[in-house]
Amino acid sequence: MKLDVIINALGQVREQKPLVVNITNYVVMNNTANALLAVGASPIMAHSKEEMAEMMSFSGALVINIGTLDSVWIPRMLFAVERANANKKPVILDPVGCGASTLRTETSRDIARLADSLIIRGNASEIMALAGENAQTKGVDAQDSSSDAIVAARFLVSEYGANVVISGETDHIVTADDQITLSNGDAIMPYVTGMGCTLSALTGAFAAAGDHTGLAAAAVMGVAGEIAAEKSQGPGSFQLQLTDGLYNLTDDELAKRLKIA
Ligand SMILES: Nc1ncnc2c1ncn2[C@@H]1O[C@H](COP(=O)(O)OP(=O)(O)O)[C@@H](O)[C@H]1O
Ligand SMILES: Cc1ncsc1CCOP(=O)(O)O
Ligand SMILES: [Mg+2]
Repeated sequence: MKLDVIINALGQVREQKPLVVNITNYVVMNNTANALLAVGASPIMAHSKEEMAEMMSFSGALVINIGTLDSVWIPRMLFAVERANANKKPVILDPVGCGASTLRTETSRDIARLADSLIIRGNASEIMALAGENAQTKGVDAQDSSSDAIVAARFLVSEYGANVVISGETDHIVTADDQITLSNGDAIMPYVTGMGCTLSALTGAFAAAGDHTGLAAAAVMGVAGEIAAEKSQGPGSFQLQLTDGLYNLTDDELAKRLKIA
């Protein structure tokens, strides 16, 4: 049963406290580090090539987020992926703004091509753009519905041997032999920057602890988001409540609220 898998994965993250190396954007460094701590993992934000070989030898996963991409960062990202491959560590790619510029689209594809063990987590427009479909791209926010990106996600699964999480009002977890739908979360979430980046960071923690599909992270994020929304008055208090929601999330709440199909 999928619920048991998710509950077990959360227990594993809290027990193992995996180190998650993040090469991420300037907007979300603080929030995603706090989310990782709240869920029970251990974050490090690092982007120097000189330390990446050491980092990847003892980390549990590598999260590459291209949100504030710069040509200076690209060789560092590719080197980090090579080191993750050499150490058999999973790579999580968040192709933030893929489709908004050629630099973002091409770099996302280069990273996806290089990674041996890959989970791609993006919103519908990013997933469609990465797959070469016509997406309604507007910066970092999705203009397409997540169900419109399923064909694109299937293409990415076969092209890159990746597992794909399309987030949105409904999340779709697409793997070579499964497709799972999650309908948790809250409509306030797109009004807070970095929610997708937070999900990608959490996906790193869960991958490090053994869930290579992206399912458990999406479920935990959705349920914690739902609880946080009930306790908040708007996007500002939601951001704070989400950290508390991740920290306090119980197996019972997961069981009670999970909407999975
Ligand atoms: N309308 C919505 N209703 C419920 N949950 C949502 C909604 N929009 C986004 N989410 C949730 O917010 C998180 C971030 O997803 P998304 O907004 O698609 O990412 P991004 O910030 O990269 O665009 C995911 O956990 C997703 O399930
Ligand atoms: C606004 C913005 N600009 C560059 S990165 C970034 C954060 C995007 O985060 P998310 O996709 O999780 O909302
Ligand atoms: Mg995003």
